[in-house]
Amino acid sequence: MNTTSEYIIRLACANRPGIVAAVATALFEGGFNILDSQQFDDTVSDRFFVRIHFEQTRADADIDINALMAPVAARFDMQYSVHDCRKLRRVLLMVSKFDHCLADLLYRWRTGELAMEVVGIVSNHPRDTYAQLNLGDIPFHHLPVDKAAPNGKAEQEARVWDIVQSSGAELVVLARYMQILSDDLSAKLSGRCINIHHSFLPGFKGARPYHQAYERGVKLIGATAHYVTADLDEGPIIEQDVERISHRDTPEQLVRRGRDIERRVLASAVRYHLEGRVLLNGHKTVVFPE
Ligand SMILES: Nc1nc2c(c(=O)[nH]1)N[C@@H](CN(C=O)c1ccc(C(=O)N[C@@H](CCC(=O)O)C(=O)O)cc1)CN2
Repeated sequence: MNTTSEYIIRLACANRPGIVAAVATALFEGGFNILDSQQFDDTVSDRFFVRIHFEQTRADADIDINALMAPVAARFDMQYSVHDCRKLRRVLLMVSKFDHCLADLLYRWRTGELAMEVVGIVSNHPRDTYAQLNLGDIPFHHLPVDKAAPNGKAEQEARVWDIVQSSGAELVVLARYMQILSDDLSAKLSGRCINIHHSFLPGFKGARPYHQAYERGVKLIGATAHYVTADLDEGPIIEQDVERISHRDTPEQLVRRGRDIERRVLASAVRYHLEGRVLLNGHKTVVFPE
């Protein structure tokens, strides 16, 4: 079949019969072919979620997909988004002192595993902090937070926001960026800022979670990738994983063992977001599998 482009549509609406049929018919009549379709009926919230991957099969297909979808969206009062798979999402990476997640994301990007365009790196630490990394010609922005200045944090965040806007960043990834975003910046980045927290949330929120875990004597440590909200480490969870530890592990060994968990959890969450597999469901997410 001769195809010219592929798209991902994600939609959510109140559940009722006929949603998938209506969308599928609109796509078919518009000259598109469905490659993959996934849906979830949340019987508790009575919300319905759909992810459809489809291709253009006719040269004269109605590629104004929003126009194609408008009557269906109105009929079912649905929120939806369409992504053209040919367009790489623009991603801004943010980091503080620990760069293992940044290094991992850059490797996965350079090897093609993460289909994205890295538009910049922001850090509250200077570039030479990452002397062992190849940052190439990625724009690097050293934005320290002057906590002694009355508006130090606000001024730094204003520069962050300027960079988000000027770079056209569609996704911001906090790759162990260890500054708490203000309510204002969290709101501006709602649904498009992913953080990696180095614990199996909701356990051990906040700072130094491995030391909290050590003091608690847990037998599992983990990492959690979540969307950032004003409420620290309370945002909708995208991905998590854990590893078994023992009484022999010191806090330093937990930090070391945790790095691998953080890397794979964050990379998975970023990929799920880039592939349009994540839909917000209140304070939770729906993550459609590969
Ligand atoms: N609004 C939000 N901002 C951030 C979140 C979030 O969920 N909502 N996640 C954090 C990451 N994080 C844990 O994963 C975290 C980062 C920072 C701190 C903290 O106590 N920071 C201190 C300063 C620490 C320093 O300067 O070294 C602070 O900001 O006062 C706790 C948890 C990223 N931001």
